[in-house]
Amino acid sequence: MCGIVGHFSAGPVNQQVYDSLLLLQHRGQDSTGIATAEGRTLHQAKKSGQVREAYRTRDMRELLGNIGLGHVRYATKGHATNLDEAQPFYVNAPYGIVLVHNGNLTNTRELTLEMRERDFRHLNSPSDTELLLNVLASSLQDSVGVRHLDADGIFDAVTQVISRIRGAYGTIALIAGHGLLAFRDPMGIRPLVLGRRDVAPETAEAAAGYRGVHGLPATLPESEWVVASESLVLEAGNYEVVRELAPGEAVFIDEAGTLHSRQCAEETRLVPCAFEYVYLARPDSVMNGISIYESRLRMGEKLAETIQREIPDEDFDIVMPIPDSARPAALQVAHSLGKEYREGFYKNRYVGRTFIMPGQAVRQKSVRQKLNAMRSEFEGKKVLIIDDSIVRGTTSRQIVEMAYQAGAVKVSFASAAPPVRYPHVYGINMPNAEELVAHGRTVEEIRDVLGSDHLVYLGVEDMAEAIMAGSDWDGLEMSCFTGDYVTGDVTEEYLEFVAGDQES
Ligand SMILES: O=P(O)(O)OC[C@H]1O[C@H](OP(=O)(O)OP(=O)(O)O)[C@H](O)[C@@H]1O
Ligand SMILES: NC(=O)CC[C@H](N)C(=O)O
Ligand SMILES: [Mg+2]
Repeated sequence: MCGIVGHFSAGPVNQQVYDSLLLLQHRGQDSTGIATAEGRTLHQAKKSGQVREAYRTRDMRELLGNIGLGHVRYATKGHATNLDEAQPFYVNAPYGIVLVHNGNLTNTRELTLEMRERDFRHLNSPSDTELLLNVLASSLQDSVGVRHLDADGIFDAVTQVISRIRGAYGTIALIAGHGLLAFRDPMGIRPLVLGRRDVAPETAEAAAGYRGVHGLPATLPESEWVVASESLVLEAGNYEVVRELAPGEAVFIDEAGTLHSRQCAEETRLVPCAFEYVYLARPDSVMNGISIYESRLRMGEKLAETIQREIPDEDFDIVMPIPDSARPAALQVAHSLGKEYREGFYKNRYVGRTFIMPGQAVRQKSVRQKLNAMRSEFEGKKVLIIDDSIVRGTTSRQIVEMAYQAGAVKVSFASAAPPVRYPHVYGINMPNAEELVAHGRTVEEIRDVLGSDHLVYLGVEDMAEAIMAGSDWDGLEMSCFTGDYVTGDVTEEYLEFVAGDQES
């Protein structure tokens, strides 16, 4: 669930990429990287940690050029702390390519062999993104040969890439001296949205000056373009939404700023990842035509119906969210049940999202650092706590304990998503079923582990209805709740491999 962005600008692009990455920070905190193209020259900076602390003025000054891309990483293949695996990845042939990727490939073992034995390409890390880049480089070399590289040649190569790789991916690449390429997996599991704006008259003169100094074509492009994981990036930069990339679609913006696009997959279906709506994406984004915030309200609405059936009304007086992601659902639960909504957990805004931190020890410690229970909100009260999801149980276990310690007389817990019982292999780092608190346990057994008086989960069908309401999608990717993997290539043997291969 990394965050990715690509910008095509009339003038310098470095600040735009930086600003967009700040807006995507909630999608990855391990490392970050920016690459820019100044004509045929590529510049790159990769850093550990979060955007605001990562880059120095000197880095920004060296990121010259008008086309750029950026990444915030939450590792799902390889190691979170290894800077060599931070994105973007670079290959020098053909042309010079840098690439960023959100998602996870599921045929990395086969591809690694193919790269070694068929394509004679060297891989220097366990990253699936490095693999993806090398498949693209090989395909570009194959499809273009001695021809001049144009949009058609690029799309032929992407067609080949899509037929070779499996899994989930939103991808953006910069091809030196050519332009910006983006494509999305044939099931649209991972998101990617395209935006456009006019070149603002007040920046046109400065942009023209910059182009002169940096050897870029003198003619200003008509449009500036952005491709990003989430629509809030477009809104913040005053871009109009052109469209979400269709599953299997590739778009290419050439150096003159002309947009080209082609459907590059033979068979496509739109089956977006449910976890984006449950937890991952920011509430103010609209993804695949569905507002994240509104989908969370609807999950709250359905959860309220379940709570009404399962928890006696007299067993709770107040409804309380675990900040931040559970707020919309909790708000709606309180509203639907006619109970008071209270905020009893104060959140330390300087601690990041715990779930996407690497390693259980640091996640465990961070819950207490992040959340503090205010005694006045708990003393003598019967509290119904709402979270968007319970995955490893790291948060909920400690929260229940904190609520009792703060004086609550009854603590009930409700999750606005169903029990997470199966590994996620499409870009959320839960590779091992054993670490999931709901794996192999009944709801009653989970309640026992959490130590709450009641425990209620949203049902799978209710979640699907809440997320997909009014959409024209072909389905919903919810394998971690159902064990049904939509790409069809995920076997028991593969899940065993992932559990042993990936650190969580
Ligand atoms: O069962 P667990 O393994 O603890 O995972 C689930 C929790 O992790 C997430 O919160 P996080 O702190 O990452 O981010 P948030 O502030 O957006 O809620 C999510 O919102 C749940 O609270
Ligand atoms: N969360 C993601 O999208 C991860 C992308 C890629 N698989 C990595 O580990 O870097
Ligand atoms: Mg949370």
